[in-house]
Amino acid sequence: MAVQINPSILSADFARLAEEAKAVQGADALHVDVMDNHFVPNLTLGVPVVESLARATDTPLDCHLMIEDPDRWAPRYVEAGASSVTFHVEAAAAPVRLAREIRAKGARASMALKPATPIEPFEDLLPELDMLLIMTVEPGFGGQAFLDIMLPKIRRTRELIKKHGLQLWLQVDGGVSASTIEQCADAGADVFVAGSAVYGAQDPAEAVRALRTQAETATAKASWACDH
Ligand SMILES: O=C(CO)[C@H](O)[C@H](O)COP(=O)(O)O
Repeated sequence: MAVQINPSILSADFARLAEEAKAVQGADALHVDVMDNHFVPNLTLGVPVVESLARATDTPLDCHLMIEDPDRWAPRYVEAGASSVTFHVEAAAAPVRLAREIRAKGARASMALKPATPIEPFEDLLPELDMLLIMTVEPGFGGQAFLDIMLPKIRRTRELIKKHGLQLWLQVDGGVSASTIEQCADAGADVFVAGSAVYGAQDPAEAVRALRTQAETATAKASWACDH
């Protein structure tokens, strides 16, 4: 099973984003945290910065919209050059319509769940998605401690993906590091967002390689991946 490591630029130097993107060559995608100070109590960047980043790097952009009214804004991030766009189900007015619009515009459609949002009410939506993001911290800030109470939700989501025979990536975001990535992989995650664990490292590209090795080793031993 292939795993993906997506460094979060929330922990990068925003004045040097193009260089910071190059510093993690070998990463599968750059995770771009868009925050509006309404859905979360923090403010980061918007469409113009994503457009510039898309011109500055060949690494795919994985845009995570922590914003209100994603129904209006998510399509703009596809046009800006994102390869995947994640909206929060707690903020979306019409998640199925939005996922279809993101796909129709040519990007991967992804839906995120905050820690207190269960997966079960959204089981029927899974075929509409290319990726599901389970937040393993409360969204808003990098550098928070991993919430290990999310591990059962990751396991249950992986079971639902298997039950429906879906090719759906399962992403985890928040507190993912050398200490926690193996638990996430064992529970069923296959896309790992890491901010401080990558950009806080002496050598960010080496941190990506090390996280990938850990995730691959844990996945190879995981019961959920055995029949792949
Ligand atoms: O979405 C996020 C916060 O809302 C960030 O992507 C996430 O927190 C990454 O940072 P770290 O790996 O340092 O926890």
